[in-house]
Amino acid sequence: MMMMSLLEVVIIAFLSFFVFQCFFLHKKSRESPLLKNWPILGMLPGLLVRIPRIFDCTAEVLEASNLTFAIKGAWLSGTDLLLTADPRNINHILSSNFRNYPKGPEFRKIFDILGDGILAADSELWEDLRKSGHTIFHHQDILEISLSSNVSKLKKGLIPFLDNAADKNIIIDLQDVLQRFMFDTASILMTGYDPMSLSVEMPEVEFGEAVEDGEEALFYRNIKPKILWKLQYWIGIGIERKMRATTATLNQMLAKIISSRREEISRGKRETSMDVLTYYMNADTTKYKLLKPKSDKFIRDVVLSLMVAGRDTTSSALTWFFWLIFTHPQVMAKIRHEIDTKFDPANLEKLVYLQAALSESMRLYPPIPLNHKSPLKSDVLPSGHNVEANSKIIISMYALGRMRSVWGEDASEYKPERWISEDGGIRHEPSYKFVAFSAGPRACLGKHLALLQMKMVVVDIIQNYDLKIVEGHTIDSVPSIILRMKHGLRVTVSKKI
Ligand code: HEM
Repeated sequence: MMMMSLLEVVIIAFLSFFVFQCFFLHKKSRESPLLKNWPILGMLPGLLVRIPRIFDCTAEVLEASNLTFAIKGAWLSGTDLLLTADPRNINHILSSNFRNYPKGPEFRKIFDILGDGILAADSELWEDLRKSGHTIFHHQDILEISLSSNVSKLKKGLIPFLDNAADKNIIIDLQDVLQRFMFDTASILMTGYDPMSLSVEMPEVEFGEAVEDGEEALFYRNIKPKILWKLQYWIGIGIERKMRATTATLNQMLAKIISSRREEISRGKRETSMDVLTYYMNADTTKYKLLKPKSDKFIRDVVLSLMVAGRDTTSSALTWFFWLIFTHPQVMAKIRHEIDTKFDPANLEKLVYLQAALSESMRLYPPIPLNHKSPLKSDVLPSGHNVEANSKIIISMYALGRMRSVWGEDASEYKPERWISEDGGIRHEPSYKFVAFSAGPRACLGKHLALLQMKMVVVDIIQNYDLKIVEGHTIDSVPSIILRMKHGLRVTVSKKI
């Protein structure tokens, strides 16, 4: 007990020292986008001061430092990292020298909640997960489940919800609505189970809240000394307390789903229908030697990674997209015109301007703003920076989309036209210049499904409703590993006549 209180006193003293430094430095740090390196504390004080607008600050720092910047963490804290938005480095790390740049053991420690899932795995395990994931995301059953769950969730979930909001003149949080939509459809695809979180009653969504808290805690782990966040987790204080609750909630929920599926399989009830859970429970271990279909813990890890990969990214992309088109009426008008004149439910590819508007939105607001890598062997990046083995490199996708040297002087403007080629088709940018879906052998496996789903939702909403942002609503992002709006996206709904 005495030991515990002493630890708490040490942590509070440590944090008070940081806060004092932050206040002391506040004025100074606003004067320069570059972070000052202080004795002992390194650049941590400057980073903490910038937390409320951390993504924009990293973009400013990178623009001012020729696209790559070395961040010094506190002394002996193990939080030094190299931040880059240089397309040459990105191509080197994600594609041409991919083998030398795994996520690394540090990433696995920080993202321990993901266990052996694809988002955190490396080497042979990642290869087995990737190959099996590739097979499943191209499996006809999965494509059909994805399509039918979207159609039915639009018809039975989103439309009745928006109709009700329009009839009763209720202000809604569109971000929350989209997260619920994606949670339900991702859950059907991954587990075959519909949690029905998107309904007029708006039930509490334990999974959603748990994941969002967890994603925020994971962001802070990247800049805190490991010993500090581990201690916080162990004692159960601060944001790590939420992380403990997140872990418990997710473990409990997934354990329930897994055990009931095992029971169904043992009673011979699940032979024909296919979802991701069933696929992995029957995985062919002669082909994928490192998969463990009999282990509940392994199945939990696989499913959790895929749920997180599918739910949060797509809802984030759509939320920022809607905000941008609501605030750019000329873009909205062009999308409406295209839908009115060219819409063909069997061929969403024809909606070129909509595709351009979505890409442009993910250029400025990539749902996954940062990507973590760690070299196996020391290397020199094309920018000339040396990187040590096991050091930490963060690719800032958020900053990359805003760099004037990459996208031109109008980089900060929302202009879907930049994605339209002279012949009226989509202009394809090199994958290391537009990395919202990452690039190289580890690029997103769900890109095609995500784009299809986003287009279906956008078309349904735009064809049937007029949504308006509530006056005075402020837009800020949450410091998190997923780009989310801090206050949601509050809108009013009216039916289109
Ligand atoms: C707009 C929506 C989406 C965006 C912007 C997006 C973006 C990304 C990014 C940046 C990565 C690389 C992450 C990293 O290396 O840490 C990734 C990986 C991945 N994504 Fe997506 N994603 C989206 C939707 C989806 C969906 C709907 C699914 C599945 C249903 C999915 C499945 C995956 C998987 C399995 C990986 C891991 C690939 C690997 O490590 O080999 N994604 N995604």
